[in-house]
Amino acid sequence: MPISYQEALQIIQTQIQPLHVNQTLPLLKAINRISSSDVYAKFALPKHPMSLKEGYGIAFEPTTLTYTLLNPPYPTPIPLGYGVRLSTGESIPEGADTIIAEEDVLVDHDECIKIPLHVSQSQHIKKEGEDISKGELLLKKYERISAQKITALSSQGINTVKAVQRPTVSILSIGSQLATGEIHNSNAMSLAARVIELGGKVGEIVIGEEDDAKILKALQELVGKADCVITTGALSRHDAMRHLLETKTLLPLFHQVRITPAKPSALTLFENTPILHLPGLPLGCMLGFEMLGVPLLRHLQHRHCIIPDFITCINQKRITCKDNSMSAIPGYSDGRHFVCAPYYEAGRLNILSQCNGYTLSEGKESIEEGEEIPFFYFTHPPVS
Ligand SMILES: Nc1nc2c(c(=O)[nH]1)N[C@H]1C(S)=C(S)[C@@H](COP(=O)(O)OP(=O)(O)OC[C@H]3O[C@@H](n4cnc5c(N)ncnc54)[C@H](O)[C@@H]3O)O[C@H]1N2
Ligand code: MOO
Repeated sequence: MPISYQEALQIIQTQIQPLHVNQTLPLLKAINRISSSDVYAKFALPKHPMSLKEGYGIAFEPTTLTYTLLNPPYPTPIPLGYGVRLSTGESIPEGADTIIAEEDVLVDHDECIKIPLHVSQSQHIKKEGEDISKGELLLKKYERISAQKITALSSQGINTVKAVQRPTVSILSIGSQLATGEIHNSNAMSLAARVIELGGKVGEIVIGEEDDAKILKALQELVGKADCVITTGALSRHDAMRHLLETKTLLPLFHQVRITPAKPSALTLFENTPILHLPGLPLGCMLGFEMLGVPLLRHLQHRHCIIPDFITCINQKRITCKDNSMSAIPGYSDGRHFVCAPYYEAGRLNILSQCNGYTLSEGKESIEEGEEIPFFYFTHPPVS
């Protein structure tokens, strides 16, 4: 009996061990990688109160408009009614608590300034720790290392970060037409390109013959050098991969999922390495990868949520789907609207090149025009 899509995702999350090897990387090599440790701030930022204007720092006294300017070395603290010249970004000496921008000063002598009536105390100051407080959590374990996280880390003088290793994925494509060269192995190239887009590494790409023993031998050779193997093809009724699964020579964690396309997909463990078995029909293979392969790669990378981010769009054209499965329907979104591809049968190949993502629909015979739908971009950041 085929299991539901949610059950398949749960099996991925509970039966597959995420990667445990971590690497220390320079910040710019860590972009889009997954952090493998919490990183805390070592010091407050700014370290000292800082002027945000070119002008004067004064020890504000509510009844005083004229402030005597001091030259360094300044007394500590600056006495009330006194001030100092400051540049933008300069640390404010103790006692000075208000900044007057130079263009707001009414009278500017060498020794004193006259300030306007309406000055609010502590204006134009970035306070100590206003950006980052000491001990603050800057980057969480298993969070994606984005440019924004790198901003915070580098402001602390942190040059390296620990990241989860990138998953290495090998691909075994099975089919006699592939071996003879009658068709090109576009499935493997498609998957390999997606793995790279998602931040993974491609191990080996191998073409296998339709033979149980030869498939097992090929898998044996691949698993030792990869974190995950994807097989394509040979899942039809009388095909070798299906036979290996049905005879439990390869013990399935699941086999047959109520998804469209890619229903005959399976997940096995071969010497502890997860193997995702996808069908040979090209769109079945590619959309099967989006539905099962992307969550598997995210899980290997310790992502909390193994489903990628999605946006909500308005469907523009009625779609008919299968009400007994989770259907992936490819199409194009401008960020607000979704138009499904004109055709998307599992045997098609090139239609995805005109799509930028897909929607998922479960338990419905149709998606009506004007309905809100989830839209998953193909190009979302790595295993994100
Ligand atoms: N009588 C039935 N037939 C089929 C059923 C069914 O229930 N009853 N299910 C269909 C479904 S659903 C799927 S999915 C496919 C499973 O197909 P396979 O995984 O066995 O696909 P292959 O026979 O290996 O290949 C089919 C076809 O796809 C192209 N192909 C295959 N590999 C590649 C590759 N690496 N690169 C590019 N293109 C590839 C090629 O044209 C193959 O001839 O079964 C349905 N049938
Ligand atoms: O399950 Mo298949 O990929 O729909 O034709």
